[in-house]
Amino acid sequence: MDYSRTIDETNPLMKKRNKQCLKWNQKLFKWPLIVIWFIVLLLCAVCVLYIFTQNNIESESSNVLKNKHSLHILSHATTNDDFLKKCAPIVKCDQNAKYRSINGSCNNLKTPTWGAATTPFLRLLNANFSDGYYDIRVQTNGSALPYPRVLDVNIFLNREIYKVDENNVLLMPFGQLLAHDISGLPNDLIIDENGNAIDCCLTENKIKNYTQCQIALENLPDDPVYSVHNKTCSPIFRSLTSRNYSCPLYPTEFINDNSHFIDASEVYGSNESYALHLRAMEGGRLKFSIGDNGQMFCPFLANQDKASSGNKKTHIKYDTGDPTNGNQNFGITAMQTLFLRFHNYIAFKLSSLNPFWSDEIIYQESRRIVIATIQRISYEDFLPIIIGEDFQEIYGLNEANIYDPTVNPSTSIEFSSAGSRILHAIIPVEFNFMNKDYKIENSIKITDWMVKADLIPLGDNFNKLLKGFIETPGRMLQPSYNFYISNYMLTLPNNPQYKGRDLLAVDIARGRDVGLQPYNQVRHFCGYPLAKDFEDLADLIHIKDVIKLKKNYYSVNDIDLMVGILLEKHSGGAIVGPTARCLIADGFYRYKAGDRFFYDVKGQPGSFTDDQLKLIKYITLGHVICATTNVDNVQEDIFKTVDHNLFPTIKMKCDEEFNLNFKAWEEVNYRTEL
Ligand code: HEM
Ligand SMILES: [Ca+2]
Repeated sequence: MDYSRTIDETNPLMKKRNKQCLKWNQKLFKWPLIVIWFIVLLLCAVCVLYIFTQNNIESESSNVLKNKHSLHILSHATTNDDFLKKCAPIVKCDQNAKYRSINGSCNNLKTPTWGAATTPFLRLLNANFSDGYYDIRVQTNGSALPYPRVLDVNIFLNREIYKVDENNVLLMPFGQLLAHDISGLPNDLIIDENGNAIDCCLTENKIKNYTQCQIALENLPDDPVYSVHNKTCSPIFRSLTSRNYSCPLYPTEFINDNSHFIDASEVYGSNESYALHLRAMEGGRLKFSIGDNGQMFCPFLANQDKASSGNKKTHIKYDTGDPTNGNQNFGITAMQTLFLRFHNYIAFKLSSLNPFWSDEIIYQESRRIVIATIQRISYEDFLPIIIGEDFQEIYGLNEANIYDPTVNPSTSIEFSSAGSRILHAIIPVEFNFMNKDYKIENSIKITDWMVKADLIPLGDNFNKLLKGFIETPGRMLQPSYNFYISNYMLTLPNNPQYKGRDLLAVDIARGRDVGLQPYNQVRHFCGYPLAKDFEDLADLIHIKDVIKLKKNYYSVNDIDLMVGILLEKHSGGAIVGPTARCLIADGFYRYKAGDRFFYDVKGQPGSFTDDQLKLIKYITLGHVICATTNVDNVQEDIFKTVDHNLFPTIKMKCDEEFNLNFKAWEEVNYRTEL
């Protein structure tokens, strides 16, 4: 091979090319092109560096967000917008309104009906009805689900754990007040010609096959309690549907009668005219009655309970923001009274500071403070006990000012018809009336005193009841409801105890009524493995209970949500299991991130000033009790029992240390102008 030739031939070519390159390069690097080129390169480098670091920051922050909130769940249901598309009224909003509306509309300015009273519950998962529309779910083999009462008897009843809880009884009535703030699911009653609800269990009614009576509770002949009295059925009704509100939706949806937000609708009502009815229209106050003891109570009502009309003794009932539940039991009635008094206490303070304020301003400002107080107690004192402090933190529920207009604030049907009701397990058998010397003067079974509050305004009972709430250890959350509430709930006056109902059976039936998905689907939705067999449930449920479930249900996919979550083992400092925790955290995230008027939100027309916020953050439920009762001292951890002999100093003395100063609401400028 003649290499020299090759070299010869290529060299000139190369050289020629090099020459061309050089020429081009020489041109390129000639002044001023060199400078321009340099600047372009520099700019590009800066750009690349910028994009690179931005990407890094973004991915970092989204990782932080993702890691922090990886527990958040998103609704899988495909039907949540149906109401908006088909039935939602057109609402005009005043973007600058300082106060939230009574019914919750216009909280979200883009979707003003989000969270408003008389709008449907949100679904996290699609409805589960056997016909896809309204009929009660059946088991996967096509057979009917086990009777709710039978499930209670076979799995839960008679397994009470007698352990003293570190939380006190007060946790329960406060929880119930909150539960009815965010949820109100009315019954689809059938009323007879006398104005009474019919008894779905009567043979004459059974043969009529009323749709509303479909979930009446059947008892078996060997029922340990009811069989003795030959009671074969307990009457309950299906829930009102959107059809009852002239909004036919497919599948059936259910309407929340109360505003979905935590906005004290229990105290103020959920619609404008009812709210007006509750107002005194003077000094910003709510109407009240004065008992024989000179103390303030919610307005007394003449007894309207038809069922007790034959009873010579009339029972006291109160006018409250929640006409359905405000009188349901002693605990909730006491809470109603407490917050009514607190509203009027604040109204008095504010009107003393600003004597020129109108009734309307005092009412709205007092209402704003009461709502903020309830919200603060809910997130700082109540919720950490329920879902655990750590979980609350990593879920992002402790972050301030997190309003996000894309978050739908509506209560989910899974939360209200199962997740929240798990706290029915902390209902104690008795309430204690305790005097200042910590002596229990009287104990009453709550099932004996439902829908009649006669004892509350007598003597010093209200104060003693509150003292009893904070000093008596509560019932530990456990996989059973107390024996009385499981058998004798809501016995009508003049009826024997056994005529009452089983709250757990009602809760199981309610889940079916509203089309909840079974436990396995919901736990999977909450991030836990979908169980293929009953045994797979053993990661969250004790194997002894898994065996019981296997005996009662045909398949692992048939278990009712309420049943599954009650059996889950508790973890991570929570008093509930992981699936209930997930549903509860989701709800409370919605009520915070989805509420434009949430107390710590900044930059909104209704935001508190920094000084006002300081006081709001300071007010505890203890302060509310001190301000409104004669209770002499309260603990800082208001839901914990504190042994007064061992830790006398932990307590705040209501008369000496108690001080709520509303100066941050004083309108100084206005005053000086006068
Ligand atoms: C003495 C205490 C309590 C009693 C007697 C009681 C009783 C009841 C009854 C009878 C219902 C209606 C059941 C139905 O027909 O579906 C109900 C609903 C409900 N309960 Fe309780 N409960 C009590 C405390 C609590 C507590 C402490 C909570 C939670 C913190 C709670 C949460 C709920 C919820 C979320 C509902 C559904 C409300 C609705 O949407 O209307 N309850 N309760
Ligand atoms: Ca509400």
